[in-house]
Amino acid sequence: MSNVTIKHLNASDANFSQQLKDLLAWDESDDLDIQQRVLAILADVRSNGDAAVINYTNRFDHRAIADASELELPKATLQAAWENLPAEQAHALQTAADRVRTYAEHQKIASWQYEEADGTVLGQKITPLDSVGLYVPGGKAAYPSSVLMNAIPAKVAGVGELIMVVPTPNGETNELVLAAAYIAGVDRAFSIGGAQAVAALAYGTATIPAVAKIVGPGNIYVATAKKLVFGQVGIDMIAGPSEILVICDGKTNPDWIAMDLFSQAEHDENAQAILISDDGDFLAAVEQSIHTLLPTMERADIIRASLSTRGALIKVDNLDVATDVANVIAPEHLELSVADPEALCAKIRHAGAIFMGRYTAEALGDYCAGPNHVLPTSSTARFSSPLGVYDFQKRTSLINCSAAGADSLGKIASVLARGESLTAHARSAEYRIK
Ligand SMILES: NC(=O)c1ccc[n+]([C@@H]2O[C@H](COP(=O)([O-])OP(=O)(O)OC[C@H]3O[C@@H](n4cnc5c(N)ncnc54)[C@H](O)[C@@H]3O)[C@@H](O)[C@H]2O)c1
Ligand SMILES: N[C@H](CO)Cc1c[nH]c[nH+]1
Ligand SMILES: [Zn+2]
Repeated sequence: MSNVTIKHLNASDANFSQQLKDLLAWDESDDLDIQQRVLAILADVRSNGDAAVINYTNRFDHRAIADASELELPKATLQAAWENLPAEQAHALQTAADRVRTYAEHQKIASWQYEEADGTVLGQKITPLDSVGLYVPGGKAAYPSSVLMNAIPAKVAGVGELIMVVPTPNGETNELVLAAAYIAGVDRAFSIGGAQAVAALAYGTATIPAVAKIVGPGNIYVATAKKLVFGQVGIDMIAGPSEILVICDGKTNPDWIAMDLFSQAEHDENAQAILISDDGDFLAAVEQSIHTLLPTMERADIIRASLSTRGALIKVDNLDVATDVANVIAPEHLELSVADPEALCAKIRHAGAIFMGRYTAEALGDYCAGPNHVLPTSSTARFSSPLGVYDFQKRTSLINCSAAGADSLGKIASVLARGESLTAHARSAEYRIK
């Protein structure tokens, strides 16, 4: 027996909206104690540079670093990790990297301009970021796929220098992470983590260069540090626990759907896996599959906790209602496991990524389909998008007025500037009126 109890909801119930709200509620509760500790680490690294980084690294990652030169993982180490990888892993990593790169190439935004009748030219110039810091978690688990998903779009954008940081507790490196960094084009790598690594990337030390933007997931210390250094540097997002929402018409193998729910639940006790169907018998069949399959899972305890506290099986009268519910949830991952996924997709407005049809397991997107697996969580898909090349490019406006353009625009600007009582603005524009 699997000992998992999963909530049953019905979208026709009078209090369904409130039940759904309660199900989605995610209290990240800003822990003031952690915030104080992170603030102290940031201040220490800002003032004392490498010495502070070494001190925290020795303390939290159980290292015995004596000199800052030991913090860098030389390029040759990354290359050796790649060259010594077993052939099957090397093939899988390279194939995934190639597919992520091909997809990213399609996302590149280009400069543009247009000319008005009087010869004035207006445009937008695109520039890649000079430097980016990539945080790769290394505490409890290693995610080589996240190295590819963060590093490749940055390099496709043309980022000048990509600096990776990854903690190596007890000095143990993860060879797949280092190999992924090598093939993704990471320029320099340092074996540091936590808030001290974020501080080093934000402020710079004698050894670790300051960057313009920090991307990548991490634990509460990393996420808090990223929030606190925002403004000094850019950041990508603060990712919450993984989520999956499956809409199924009842015709997919229930074992497949149960495993799709498990695939995100196994990330974290706080991950959220939800199934919606218009077929009550199918919901019962998936629940039975959950009970049967859970004891076979390596991470059964995490999956059980996630499904019991944040999972749900939702019955709807028809699939149109399912899309309405999906738009409220705005999930990180949405599987449309139905006969006509295009028809349902047209009705979806908010989701990080949509996996269409019975054969498109969300797990393929996590590793190798091509689109990025760094996606908006906690309903933030209402206003934000997957990580992409555009996150590593910035836009600058271009304005090149002809004499005739300066004449006509000058008159407009003069009126508006005087309306704001900004005389210097008005006169600067007026000088150029014929
Ligand atoms: N959304 C995604 O795409 C995605 C992908 C991969 C990982 N993740 C998440 O990233 C997180 C990784 O966390 P992790 O802990 O395994 O690795 P991590 O690298 O984020 O954190 C390890 C570091 O935390 C710091 N730390 C630990 N205890 C501390 C303390 N008491 N005080 C100050 N600092 C301390 C140390 O410096 C250590 O190096 C997980 O929550 C995981 O779910 C998310
Ligand atoms: N599903 C995660 C993002 O929510 C990404 C990931 C990495 N490895 C496996 N999955
Ligand atoms: Zn995943």
